[in-house]
Amino acid sequence: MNEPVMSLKDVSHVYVNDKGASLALENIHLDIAPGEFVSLVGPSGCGKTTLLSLLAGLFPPTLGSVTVGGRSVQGPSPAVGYMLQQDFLFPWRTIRDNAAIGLEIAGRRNEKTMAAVDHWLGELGLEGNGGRYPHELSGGMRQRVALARTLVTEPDVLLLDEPFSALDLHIKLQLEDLVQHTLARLGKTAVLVTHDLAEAAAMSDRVIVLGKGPGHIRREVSIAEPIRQAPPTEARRMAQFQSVFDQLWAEFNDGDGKGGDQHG
Ligand SMILES: Nc1ncnc2c1ncn2[C@@H]1O[C@H](COP(=O)(O)OP(=O)(O)OP(=O)(O)O)[C@@H](O)[C@H]1O
Repeated sequence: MNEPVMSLKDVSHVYVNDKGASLALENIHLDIAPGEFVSLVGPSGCGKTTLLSLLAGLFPPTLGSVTVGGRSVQGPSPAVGYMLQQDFLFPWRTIRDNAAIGLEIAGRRNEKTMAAVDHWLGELGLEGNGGRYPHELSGGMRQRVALARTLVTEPDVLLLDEPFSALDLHIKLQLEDLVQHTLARLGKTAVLVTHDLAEAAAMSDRVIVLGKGPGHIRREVSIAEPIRQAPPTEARRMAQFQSVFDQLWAEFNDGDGKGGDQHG
């Protein structure tokens, strides 16, 4: 593998609260190569969001090291962009001003970067919508605004935490294609957390199956070239796709027997 863009070494994480301590992740080793699209799947509570939060620098791991771009993660960084299940658009701001929020927070809103906002709104099929307000847009359009908001800040890596899960199937599939195509074109590295095994198989270069009790890596499944190269909607129709899905499904439901709450 090339020098990894993201790396977790010997990572364990313990949450401590008034009810005591619980081990959420244990001894995680994971290297993610430049331009790679990796999905994390696993049963509820296996630590997917915790792992993403560590990469995002929301808190440090209890043990081990987390690096992004070769540097130890010390907190949230502009090099890391997010796309979440909720779009978090401000209802009182226009679409254009919503898409500019990341730039404003970074103190980078100016004529040139606003041209980038307009560029990305156009690229993501939102041309002519910049003056509208979030309540006037569909869920899929709002998620495209959220993606534009992320891309204009030019992050090196993107963390995607179930960004499609609240959408209708048709819109979800369209957005999967758009996100995968856009990130591949830009050569961005991405980590997707999803409950949908088919989504993980269709979008990724590699799928990491986590198990719980405590959270650990059970299996890594590399996705074969033809599926990786195809847009997710086409990948889902390929003959080889079913066997990848079956492999993930079996891993999810067998092994330590602690999966089984999967709906994908
Ligand atoms: N702030 C917290 N304090 C204490 N325990 C926590 C906290 N956040 C998560 N946990 C626990 O850590 C474990 C991993 O949680 P996490 O949210 O990372 O799992 P997940 O795989 O993302 O779950 P889901 O698929 O349901 O979103 C769970 O047992 C959860 O209850």
